[in-house]
Amino acid sequence: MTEKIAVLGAGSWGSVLANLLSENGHDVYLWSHNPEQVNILNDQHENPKYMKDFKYSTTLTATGDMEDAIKGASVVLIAIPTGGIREVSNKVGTILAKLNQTSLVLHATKGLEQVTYKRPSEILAEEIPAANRRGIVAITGPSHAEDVARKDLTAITAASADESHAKEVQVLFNNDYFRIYSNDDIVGAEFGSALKNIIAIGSGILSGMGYRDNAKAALITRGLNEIKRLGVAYGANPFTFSGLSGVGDLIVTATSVNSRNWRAGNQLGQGKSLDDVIEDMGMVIEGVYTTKAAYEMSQERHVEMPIIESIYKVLYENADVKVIINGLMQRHIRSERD
Ligand SMILES: NC(=O)C1=CN([C@@H]2O[C@H](COP(=O)(O)OP(=O)(O)OC[C@H]3O[C@@H](n4cnc5c(N)ncnc54)[C@H](OP(=O)(O)O)[C@@H]3O)[C@@H](O)[C@H]2O)C=CC1
Ligand SMILES: O=C(CO)COP(=O)(O)O
Repeated sequence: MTEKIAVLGAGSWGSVLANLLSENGHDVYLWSHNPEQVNILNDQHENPKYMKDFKYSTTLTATGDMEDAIKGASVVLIAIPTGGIREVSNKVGTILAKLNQTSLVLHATKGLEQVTYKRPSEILAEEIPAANRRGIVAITGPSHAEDVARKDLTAITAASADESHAKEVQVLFNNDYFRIYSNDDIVGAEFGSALKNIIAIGSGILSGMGYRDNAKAALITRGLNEIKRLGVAYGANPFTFSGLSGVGDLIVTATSVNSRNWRAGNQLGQGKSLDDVIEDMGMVIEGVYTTKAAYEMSQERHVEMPIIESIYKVLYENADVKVIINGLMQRHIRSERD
C-alpha cells in the first residue's frame, strides 16, 4: 500500500532513506531547512554536499515547508543528528497537534543527548504529544548511506517497545537489497547504535597510528563488552548487543573508511587536532559528543569502561594516545568473563 511519508533531514542518511522509500513506491516528502538544497534536489535530483555524484529518484519531492511534508503523512521519519533532534521533534509535535493528526514516528539518529543523556526515542516522547504519535520506532543497524545508495545488500533493525510498530516499518522499507528485522528492545538498539561510534573513533585512531588487524579486533571485542555493560545498566536486554544494532553496527563503523567516526579517529591518530577534524568533515561525527555523554553516564552508574574512558581522555583532556594505550595494556590481568 502506498503511504505518504515525511522524512525530516536531508543529510546523507535522511536523503538516501527518502530515496529508498520513494523507489519502494511511497509518496515521500523530504524536508530540509536549507532552501538552496531543496531547489537542487527538486530540479537536478542531486544533493552535492552530502551524496556527491548520486542521482535521486525523480518521484521524490523535497520541501522547505515542514507542515507541507507532515500534513497527511501516516509516517514521520526524523533523520537529524542528536544535537538537533529535540528542536526538530518539538516542531513536529507542534505541527501534528495543530493538524490534529496522529502519525507513526520513526527516527534514525545514533547518539545520546548532551547533559540529559537521553536516547532519541526519549526525546521524541517528551517533545511530541502522546495523542499525536501512534508509536515510536528506531531504525538502526549497519548501514552506510553510500552503500544503501548503490543498493548494496543491507540488513538493519527496527526497534520499538511495541513490536507491532516495528513490523509495520519492515513492510515500508523491505525490498530486494534492504532487509529489516524487528526488535522490541529499543533501549538496547539505541545504546548499541550510539556507543559504537565511540569505538569506531578508537579504531580509526589505532589505524592512524599504524596499528593493524589484531589491535582492531581486540578493541572491537572489548569495546562491545563495555557497550553492553553500560546499556544493561540502563535497562537494555544483553541479547540485543549480539544483533544488527549491536555488533553489526559496531563492525561496519569500526572497520570502514566510509565511517565518518572511523575517519575522524584515523585523522586524530595521524596527529590532526579535533577541531580541525570536525571542521574538515563537514558532516556529523556523532561519536565525539556521545563519548562525553557515555563517560559521564559510566561515572554516574559506576560502570567500568576503560576503553571509552580512554577515548574520552584523548578527545577532551588532550591525553597522549601512546600513554593511554600503554595504560590499557598494563591494566590488572583478569578473566575475559569478569
Ligand atoms: N550517514 C549514514 O550513513 C548514517 C547516519 N546515521 C545517523 O543518522 C543521523 C543523521 O546523520 P546524517 O544524515 O549522516 O548527517 P549529515 O551530517 O550527513 O546531515 C545532517 C542533516 O541534518 C540537518 N540538521 C542538523 N541539525 C538540524 C536542525 N537543528 N534542524 C534542521 N536540520 C538540521 C543538516 O542540515 P545542514 O546541511 O544545514 O547542516 C543536514 O541536512 C545521525 O545520528 C547519524 O549517526 C545512521 C545510519 C547511517
Ligand atoms: O551509523 C553508520 C553506519 O551504520 C554511519 O556511521 P558514521 O556516522 O560513522 O559514518
